[in-house]
Amino acid sequence: MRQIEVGGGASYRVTVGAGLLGQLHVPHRHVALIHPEDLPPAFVAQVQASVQPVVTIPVPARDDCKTLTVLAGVLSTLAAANIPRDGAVVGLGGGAATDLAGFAAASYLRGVAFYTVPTTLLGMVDAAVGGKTGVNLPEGKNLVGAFWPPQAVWCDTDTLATLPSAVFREGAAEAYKHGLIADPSLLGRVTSPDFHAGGPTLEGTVADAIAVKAGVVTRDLTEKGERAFLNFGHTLAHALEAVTHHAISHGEAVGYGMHYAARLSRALGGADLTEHTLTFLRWQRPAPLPPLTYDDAAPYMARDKKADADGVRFVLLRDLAQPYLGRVPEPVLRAEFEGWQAEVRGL
Ligand SMILES: NC(=O)c1ccc[n+]([C@@H]2O[C@H](COP(=O)([O-])OP(=O)(O)OC[C@H]3O[C@@H](n4cnc5c(N)ncnc54)[C@H](O)[C@@H]3O)[C@@H](O)[C@H]2O)c1
Ligand SMILES: O=C(O)C(=O)C[C@@H](O)[C@H](O)[C@H](O)COP(=O)(O)O
Ligand SMILES: [Zn+2]
Repeated sequence: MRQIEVGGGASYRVTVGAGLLGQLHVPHRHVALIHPEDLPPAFVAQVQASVQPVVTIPVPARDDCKTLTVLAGVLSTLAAANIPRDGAVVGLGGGAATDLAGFAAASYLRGVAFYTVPTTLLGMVDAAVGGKTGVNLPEGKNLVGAFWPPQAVWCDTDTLATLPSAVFREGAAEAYKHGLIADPSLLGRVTSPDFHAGGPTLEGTVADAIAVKAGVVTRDLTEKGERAFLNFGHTLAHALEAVTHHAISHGEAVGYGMHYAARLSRALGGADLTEHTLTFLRWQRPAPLPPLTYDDAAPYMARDKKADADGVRFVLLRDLAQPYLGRVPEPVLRAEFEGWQAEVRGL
């Protein structure tokens, strides 16, 4: 078992290990449990036995739960169940369910305690840690939300055994991202044949990937600076998710988006890291891209939350573990989009 402390404005512990679902400690008399409706029922039953919720709220799978409509239903259910201010919301499942649950916790009664129990690789290494919560709009990903850190995070690695292998590979994109921006030792470990549910390196690699995020959010919870580096690859990724109506999942979009960002970094004089991002895509085997032009993606990229009054900013790399935030001239964005498409379609 590994424990990672998150500090800064919010202090909490992330626990990574086997058999944790039955040992959660949620010290509130009124608990609401939120989970995706397609989650294996045994996980829900184990968590119910452990935290004794007064209400359990199933929500649609994947990003179908990250809507204002689903959020409104969840908030009404919390109110109907009389969850008081000293109650708590537990988010169980992948990143989509924990993002929704966290925003419900942040907004219900202006904020109640929140706990996360991620059951996907992506949820463990990224979404359940750090307090970014929210839902999507038709105009783009995560455009409504709040910073609302959890009180504790439990990553039960046993739950990954039921995860479809494509969903496991989706989630690996965020661990690989942590390798590119901060800890290059993760790169080979994430794409190694040993890295799979039940594998010998799983717990250590997951914990080390979490440690990267924990360090960043400890220093910069509300993204005044360094936290933006966790967005490497996401300017195009969020556009791909929105423009394909989620036919490309978040983890796959991040895989594609990291390769675009690596190409932009090289075009602006940085080291050529594209062999790393291509290696990852060959390993991940994402769903193929539908026909797409730069002009399809550009309006969504313009709404990226790193944009300011002077326009869009990208997370770029001078070299491995040397991220920076920069602007890219439009002709470069267009030319690299064409080169990126040709390369990723030929994988
Ligand atoms: N808040 C953050 O910092 C942050 C970080 C990264 C991603 N995200 C968000 O996370 C979402 C993607 O999350 P994801 O990749 O976990 O996918 P997901 O939440 O969409 O889950 C994928 C599918 O796997 C199912 N599932 C979950 N655990 C399972 C298990 N153990 N066995 C079998 N099935 C299981 C889910 O119910 C769902 O159908 C996106 O909405 C993305 O924007 C948020
Ligand atoms: O925690 C962060 O900060 C991240 O950027 C992590 C990302 O992997 C994650 O997808 C996040 O939800 C994106 O945030 P957004 O602010 O671009 O919506
Ligand atoms: Zn992400």
